[in-house]
This record gives sequence, structure tokens and C-alpha cells, in this order.
Amino acid sequence: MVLPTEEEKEREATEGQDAQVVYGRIRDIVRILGDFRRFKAANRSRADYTQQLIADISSYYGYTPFLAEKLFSMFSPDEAVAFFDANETPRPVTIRANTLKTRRRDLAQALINRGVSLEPIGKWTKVGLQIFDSNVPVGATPEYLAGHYMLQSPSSFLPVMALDPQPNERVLDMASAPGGKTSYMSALMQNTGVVFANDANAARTKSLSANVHRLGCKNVVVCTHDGRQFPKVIGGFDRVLLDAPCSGTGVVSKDQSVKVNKTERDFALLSHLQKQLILCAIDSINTKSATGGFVVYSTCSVTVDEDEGVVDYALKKRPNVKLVDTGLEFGVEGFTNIGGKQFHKDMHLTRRFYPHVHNMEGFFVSKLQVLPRSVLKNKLQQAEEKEENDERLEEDDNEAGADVTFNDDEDKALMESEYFTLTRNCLTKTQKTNAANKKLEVSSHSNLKPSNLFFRLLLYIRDFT
Ligand SMILES: C[S@@+](CC[C@H](N)C(=O)[O-])C[C@H]1O[C@@H](n2cnc3c(N)ncnc32)[C@H](O)[C@@H]1O
Repeated sequence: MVLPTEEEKEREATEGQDAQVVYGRIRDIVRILGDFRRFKAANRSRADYTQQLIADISSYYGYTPFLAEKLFSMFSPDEAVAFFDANETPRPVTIRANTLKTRRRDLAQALINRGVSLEPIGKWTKVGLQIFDSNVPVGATPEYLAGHYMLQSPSSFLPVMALDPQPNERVLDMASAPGGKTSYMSALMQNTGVVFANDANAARTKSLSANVHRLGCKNVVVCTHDGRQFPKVIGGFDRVLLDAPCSGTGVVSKDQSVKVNKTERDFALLSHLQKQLILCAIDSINTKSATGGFVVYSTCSVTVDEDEGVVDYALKKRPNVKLVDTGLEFGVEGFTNIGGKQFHKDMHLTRRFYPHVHNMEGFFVSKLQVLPRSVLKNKLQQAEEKEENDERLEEDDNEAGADVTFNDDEDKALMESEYFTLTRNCLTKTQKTNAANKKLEVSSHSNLKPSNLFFRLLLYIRDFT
């Protein structure tokens, strides 16, 4: 073992003191920004303090200035610091009981007998257990090797609970390795139907296959395609989970490299890929599914560009898709607007999970229902008809004597009206449009006599030939 030199010890001590000073300043600025009028110094603006705070967060917690600012901007200053603090603390170790092989109660008893201290995670899950302490490595107990449980973070239960796959369905897990969610889906479907577990990374599908075998999932087909090849490869699914490749800003406590290894360009490329994948996920749905028709889009990132930004894009590109309730009991509502960006009004139905709020990794979960295009067509038709009707009513309001029923006398009056007194060449474009609208309006009246119709037709031809 190499002992640190006196010089190294001194440097460490100085750095420690420096860090304490920076953390003290972070706390001070948060307090000042919390009641700005009361605490601010005379010559300093809010922007000054905020800039200093972001610089201090970047240096104290070790994020690139770009990422520190990106994450900071999503929260109030005090919540931001709570978020950055929580990323420094490891999350609890948790496992999911595999109901294909055991019951949670039996598993808990077996592990307690081996000297594991544990408790159910919470009321919201019937399969999760939190491990507090253990005399044995939980990743190598006989129960683990026999496939009675999966080491899995609670946040990764949530997309599967939202997807709610049913027995006998046909389900796609588009980006599935190493298979925590695939195996949970398989269990919820009681080993019936089929789960296509896809991942573009062939190396990662090895651990996926190993987990599928260990956990006894017999309804899983493992495949290795770029998700963007769906539904060309295979489509017609009742449900699709897209647990998308992401920057991992929700799992910093597990992987500290996220703090420094993503540039602005990486974020742009990722959200572009996520947008392509979500459209493929939507297009892989059988819109006539009797039981399903749902896509769940989730990420382990908290950045808006990878979450609400992607869902909003999908809603714009696919008008036959709507956001629905995730069915999850907790979580913070997704943003309908933030930093000058406006998202779909239903974005509040999506759910965000944060380490500092929920003591679990940061996660985003959204659930989309994909409707048949015929429903969309009807909806569009109805919307169009409504729009036409509204326009017509508006015009009626604007026109004197708009409520016209036609008879011969009125037709006579009309003959003497603007349509006949103006020559065609004198009509402006607007007048022509008005004239055309009037004629279309007239033609929709049911009490027109054939003679009147003929007369109208003459008018129409006159204006538009
Ligand atoms: C967040 S991880 C999935 C975790 C997995 N759902 C689970 O619960 O164990 C994202 C996965 O996306 C895969 N991936 C990346 N690009 C992809 C693409 N274009 N198509 C399909 N999968 C992709 C990665 O290999 C990675 O395994």
C-alpha cells in the first residue's frame, strides 16, 4: 500500500476546506435567492447570484458547467441543491420477487433465514423488497441463482406497471437489455402470450438471455435489431415499451461518469434518436387490438429534451395518439411548459420521479394510446365540419339578412344585388371568395327549388369562369 506524502495530505486538506467554503456559499446563495429582497447585497442582481450558484454547483459536485446549468434550470434553487445532494447518496438496494417462481412472502422468509435484513419497498408494489443489510452477497444466493428474484431498482418497476401487459398479449420491449423490465412483463403475463425482447446491442442481449433463462420466462423471444427497423421487422403489437437509450441523468448516484461525459451535441443526438424510436414504437402497435393499443415511453433521465420534448414531438407527428393516465399512484406531473417551451396540455399526465423526492433513481414515465386511423379520420372530419360550421355562423353574423330562405321573390332581389351589378373583372379576390362562399352556403339549403338552383349555378359560373 502506498501512503500519501505530506504534500498530498496537505493538498487534500486544502481541497476539503475549499469544498466546505464552496458548499457554504451554495447554501448562502440558496437562502438569498429564497427571499431576495430581504437578503440581497445592494450591488448584486439575481442573475449574479444565480451564475455564482451554478458555477459553485459545477465545481462542488463535479458536473460540467453545461450539465450543471441544464439540470439547475429545471428546479427552484433550493430544490436543485436537494437534487444534486441526493445524487451523491447511493440509493437503497432493492429486489423484485419473480412471481413465475415464488411469492414475495416466501422469498423474504428464505432470505431472512440467510441473514438478510429486508422490508417491502412500499404499498405501491407487491413484488419489491428493500435490502438493508446482508451476511451474504444478494447477487449470488441460491434463491438468486434459482431465479426467484431480480436485482432491480424500484424506478424500473414503474414503466412496466404503467404498460400493464395482459396475459396472452403480444408485447414488444424495444430496448430491453439486460431485461429487468422484460422479465417483469413476462411475469405479469404469467408466461403466456409473447414478449419480443429487442436490443440493438448484441453484446448486451447475452445478459438479457441469461436473465430470461434464470427467471424462467418462457414467453420471451430475444432479438437484436435497431429499434428504428420496427415495424418493418415485425409489428402488430398490443403494447410496446420503449425504455429508451438516454443520457442517464436520473442515475448519477449509480454512475458518476454522467456528470462529465455528455456534451450538448450528445444530448441533441440522443433526443433525435429517441424521437425516431418513439415513432417506430407507435407505428408497431396494432390499433385494432382488443385489449391494448398502448405505448409506454420511459427514460432514466430527467432532462426535458429527452422526456416531455420527445413525447410532445410524437403527439405532433402522430395525431392518432393521445396521452393517457399512467395509473401510477405517485410521481411529479410532467411539465406542460418550462424555460419558454410549451408542451401538449395533457403532458401533466406523464410522471417524473426524483431521487430527492422519492428516494429512487430519476425516471420519466409516459403512457400513450394509439387510436385506429379511422377514429382519427372521423375526428378530423368532425373537427373540419365543426370548423366549417363555425365559419359559416360567423359569416352569417357578419352579413345583413344572413338568415335567408329562398323563394322566387328573393331570387329576384338577388338578381339586382352585387353579383349582377358588379362585372366579373371588377371583382376583387376577396369579393370573389365571399361570393363563392355565399353560393356554397346557398347550395347547402334544403328548401331550394330546382329553378333557384339553376339560377345559383349561373351566378357561380359567372363569377368563376
Ligand atoms: C435504458 S437501457 C434499457 C434497459 C432495459 N429496458 C431494462 O430494463 O433492463 C437502453 C437500451 O437501449 C439499447 N439501444 C440503444 N440504441 C438502440 C436502438 N437504436 N434500438 C434498440 N435498442 C437500442 C441499449 O443497448 C440499451 O440496452
